[in-house]
Amino acid sequence: MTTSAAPTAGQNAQDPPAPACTAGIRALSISGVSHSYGPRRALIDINFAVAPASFTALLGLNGAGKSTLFALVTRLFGIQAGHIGIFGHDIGLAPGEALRLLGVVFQPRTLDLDLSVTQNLLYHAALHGIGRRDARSRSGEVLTQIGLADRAGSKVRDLSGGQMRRLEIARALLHRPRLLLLDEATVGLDVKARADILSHVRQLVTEQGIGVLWATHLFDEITASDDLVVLHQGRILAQGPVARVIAEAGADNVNAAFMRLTGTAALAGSPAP
Ligand SMILES: Nc1ncnc2c1ncn2[C@@H]1O[C@H](COP(=O)(O)OP(=O)(O)OP(=O)(O)O)[C@@H](O)[C@H]1O
Repeated sequence: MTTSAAPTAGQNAQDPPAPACTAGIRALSISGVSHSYGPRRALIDINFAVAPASFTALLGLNGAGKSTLFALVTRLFGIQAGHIGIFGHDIGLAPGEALRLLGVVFQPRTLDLDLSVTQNLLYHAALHGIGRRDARSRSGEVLTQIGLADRAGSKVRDLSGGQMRRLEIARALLHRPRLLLLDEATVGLDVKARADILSHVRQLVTEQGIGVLWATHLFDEITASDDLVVLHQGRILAQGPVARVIAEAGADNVNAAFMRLTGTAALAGSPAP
């Protein structure tokens, strides 16, 4: 399916169309997805959606199945059961259209430490077939969006852990995706770096209209206005606006709701609203 939406603020005519404008289309839709590693069932009948211009937290302990889900959405793994759509494009049937609208930050870092910030971005842009001049202007643009413009010429090796993560987010934005997936993007970072990253990512939602799926195991990364999906041992235990998930669990914060739903002890991170 294609759309011919006019470019919105911050977009150029050659950018991917902004299907967010198309009523009812989800940035990401997961329907009936299951996945097994041999006899081990990692995901069991997963169903949820991420709306355009929304922040959805995918909350789960280690081993819940978050990375497996990301591997399916990005087509690292083939889909065994179910369907995944990105702005209405089925990733099995129209992978090119779907992946063009998707940006991803995986858990392991994949930057070239010996290149500069800009060189890393230019290299990645070339892989996406973005011309040199366009790549330079886009690099400046994404570095500004993510608060790294002053480090454009620095060697990546000289950046802090939080700055490296922000560079990875900038890199994921180079081809101007409309949906961004981040897998435990703040792991190993201090409180300030985590807050910086979250604040930049939330700005992408409110200012650029990007739909975000944020996988985490930390309650304090979730705010009252987010959508929440609670994933536990491969199953979704609850989903919806944070306030509704908390209320339906008969709890008064995300931490307590998670413990009630899963019967587990507290996770790292401080209580969310
Ligand atoms: N390659 C694999 N082979 C066999 N089992 C796997 C493989 N990868 C993941 N699993 C299992 O699938 C389940 C889900 O793992 P997954 O990595 O998706 O969870 P996660 O929520 O991302 O956790 P983490 O943050 O620790 O990666 C776990 O039980 C895990 O042991």
